[in-house]
Amino acid sequence: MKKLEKPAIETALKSLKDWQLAKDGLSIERTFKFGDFNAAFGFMTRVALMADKMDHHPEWFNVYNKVEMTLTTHDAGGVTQKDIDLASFCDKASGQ
Ligand SMILES: C[C@H](O)[C@H](O)[C@H]1CNC2=NC(N)=NC(=O)C2=N1
Repeated sequence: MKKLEKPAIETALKSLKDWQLAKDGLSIERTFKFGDFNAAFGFMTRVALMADKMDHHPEWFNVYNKVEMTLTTHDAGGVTQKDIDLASFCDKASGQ
């Protein structure tokens, strides 16, 4: 899949909630906060199942109710439509 250029990423980010382009321009990032660990892990489970279906996996870091996510496409060396699609799913799966 083809790597998106910065203007295309900026446009795509407008359709997402609170996602940012990383400083190096190679990934998008968002931090999710939930009521407790159970809610955070439920979210991670929903995302994990979809990520595996898409064969597109997040980089993430969880502490209690917080999930920090980074999405990038290693094969393309940057952000692709797959990252945008997974981010959109995460927004929905988070209920936020
Ligand atoms: C071999 C396998 O298809 C690849 O490693 C897949 C799996 N999951 C992936 N996930 C992400 N985020 N980027 C990739 O390029 C990627 N590639």
